[in-house]
Amino acid sequence: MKAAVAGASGYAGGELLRLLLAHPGLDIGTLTAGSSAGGTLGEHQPHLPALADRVIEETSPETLGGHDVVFLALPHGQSAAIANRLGPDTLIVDCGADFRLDSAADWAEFYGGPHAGTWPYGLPELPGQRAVLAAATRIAVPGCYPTSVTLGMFPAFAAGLVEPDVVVVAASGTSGAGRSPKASLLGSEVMGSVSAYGVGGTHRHTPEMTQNLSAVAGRPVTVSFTPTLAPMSRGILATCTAPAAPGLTRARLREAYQEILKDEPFVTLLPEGSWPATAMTLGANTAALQVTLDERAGRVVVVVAIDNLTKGTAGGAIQSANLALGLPEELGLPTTGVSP
Ligand SMILES: NC(=O)C1=CN([C@@H]2O[C@H](COP(=O)(O)OP(=O)(O)OC[C@H]3O[C@@H](n4cnc5c(N)ncnc54)[C@H](OP(=O)(O)O)[C@@H]3O)[C@@H](O)[C@H]2O)C=CC1
Ligand SMILES: CC(=O)N[C@@H](CCC(=O)OP(=O)(O)O)C(=O)O
Repeated sequence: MKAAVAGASGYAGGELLRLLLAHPGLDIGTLTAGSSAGGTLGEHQPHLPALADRVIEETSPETLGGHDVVFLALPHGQSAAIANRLGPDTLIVDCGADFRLDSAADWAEFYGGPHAGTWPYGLPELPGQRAVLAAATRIAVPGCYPTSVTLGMFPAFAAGLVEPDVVVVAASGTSGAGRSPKASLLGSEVMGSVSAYGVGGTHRHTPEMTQNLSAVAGRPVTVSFTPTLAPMSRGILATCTAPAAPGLTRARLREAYQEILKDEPFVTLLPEGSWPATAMTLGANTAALQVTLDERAGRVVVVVAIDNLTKGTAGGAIQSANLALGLPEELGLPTTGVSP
């Protein structure tokens, strides 16, 4: 089967191509971008020598047509125009935010402008979602922070072990912000410092986390989310807490997480006493997770590490695409990290 990548010169596009090069069921077809069109991929992704001579084309329904799957790794707001002109025979997997949210009001509040719609949500680990994705021709890949937080907290809600009041503080590497230069991402601003941003319920991933956890809980869940920027290129470490249900014990909590996650190929509940670190997941389509009960505070504490570009974007996108294309879910996806 043949896969096209739009946004091939960007960070998410580069990670898609790194993974697709090792995917035995998908051949790499057309590569497209914006102002980079006409150049070669080697000018933008020198870590992918196997594709160095490939010419980047313009992003259009014409250049992207004729593929079994099209991965869109474009800025927000660009996907609908392409998707509307590609037929249902082409699977479209959108790494952007355009089709993630159910609520048009949330879209307007956090992104602005008209809501393009809602596509099947590309997080196979959510209850019932594998069947949805197996039948999908359009997939909305989750945001990187929502991937980490949802994977960490959904078991607690599925098992009814927490109250619907989640607090999250998460650190991200700078690649989460994409490749285009921004003043806040200058090396001199980022190196040697961790800084908070998007504080006070203003980050656009907040409604996505709320949407996911409310669906699992079957009632409204609030999420107070504080992202921070860490001086590293990749990785997210999310610390999530919520009030424990009355009478919850540490043993019951661990047992529930073990039971719910036992068959997940990409989510690892670490051995007791071991805590996630972003390095464990670098370049891998994995989430490393640990859970405990803070008995004095009466709160469940979950820590999750992912690579924002792998499980948080490109790996997650390919995992969902595998399901929709009728391929084995794990095909072509690495589970080994890089250490040190
Ligand atoms: N980075 C991350 O961790 C995550 C990113 N995502 C999503 O993935 C998408 C891409 O993000 P990321 O790779 O980080 O961003 P980058 O800024 O690194 O890359 C953006 C890509 O889009 C292309 N592009 C920009 N404008 C246009 C245009 N008008 N027409 C066609 N192509 C265009 C760029 O091409 P050119 O170089 O020619 O300008 C480039 O290839 C975004 O929607 C983002 O939200 C999702 C989850 C996590
Ligand atoms: C460090 C950093 O800036 N991270 C990005 C998250 C990027 C991402 O996952 O997201 P989207 O696909 O939703 O753009 C941010 O906070 O906006």
